Amino acid sequence: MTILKVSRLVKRFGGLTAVDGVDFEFPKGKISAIIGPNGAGKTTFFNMITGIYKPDEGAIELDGKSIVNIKPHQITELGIARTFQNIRLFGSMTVLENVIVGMHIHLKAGLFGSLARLPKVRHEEEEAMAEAYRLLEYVGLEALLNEQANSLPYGAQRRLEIARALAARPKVLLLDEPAAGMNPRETSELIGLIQRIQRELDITVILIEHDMKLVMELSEHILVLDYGTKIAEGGPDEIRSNPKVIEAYLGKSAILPETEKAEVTT
Ligand SMILES: Nc1ncnc2c1ncn2[C@@H]1O[C@H](COP(=O)(O)OP(=O)(O)OP(=O)(O)O)[C@@H](O)[C@H]1O
Repeated sequence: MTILKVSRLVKRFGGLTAVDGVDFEFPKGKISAIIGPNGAGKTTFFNMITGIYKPDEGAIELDGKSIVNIKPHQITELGIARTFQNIRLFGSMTVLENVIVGMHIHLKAGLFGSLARLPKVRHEEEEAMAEAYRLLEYVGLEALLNEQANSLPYGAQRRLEIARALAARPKVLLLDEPAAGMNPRETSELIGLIQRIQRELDITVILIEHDMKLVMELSEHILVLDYGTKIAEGGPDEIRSNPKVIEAYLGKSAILPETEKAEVTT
């Protein structure tokens, strides 16, 4: 079953076509990946799904309903949450506060209610705190809940971004290079976390990643972009042995030293 479907999707920036007629169906409840060289159009693709960019052509459907022309915060409410390639936390806020911010779409009280300190509001705040704590436990950051976000090590900041995205209670979680800058131990912990999110929380995960070990270990379905076009799609084994993908992207790992092969940077 498909949860998210894009058809003939196009995005142009002036004379450059960043995404050029891409069709793809993301299966519900699975982990999919989008791979390809730098500049292939992966982040632009995410930005269209999340409403940051409006496609020039084509359709995007979540559960069979169009989400083109819908504002980013409404798309979050419909069930799509994301993390960013360059971490975007509120650096001077605490770890806990960052997760509570991610919940705002589900908090009903609003400003007036908060100022008036109504009992109903206090109850809602307590519930939000409890849920934020549970999410921090889930990603393994509960011991750091009162730390300032920008004081956390890099890998922990990436996990905090995931907790904040989960706070929106998404059906689909988009992760833009979640392993970037992580050491091998942090990356294997991240692989475990993403698997738990998919299996235990029943969330569809779509990730952009250059770390091929992570991509091949996690993904059931892979979309390969090159110069904005889809050059291949399929399971990890098909993708690994696809000549077009090897030529455009994966082949580059063959010339890297053994220690760097897991991370194909272009
Ligand atoms: N806002 C923008 N204005 C103009 N050009 C853009 C804009 N955003 C992206 N591009 C261009 O579109 C192309 C695709 O960029 P995009 O960031 O989507 O690639 P990517 O596959 O995510 O690359 P990377 O792996 O480096 O993150 C690039 O040539 C980029 O320079």
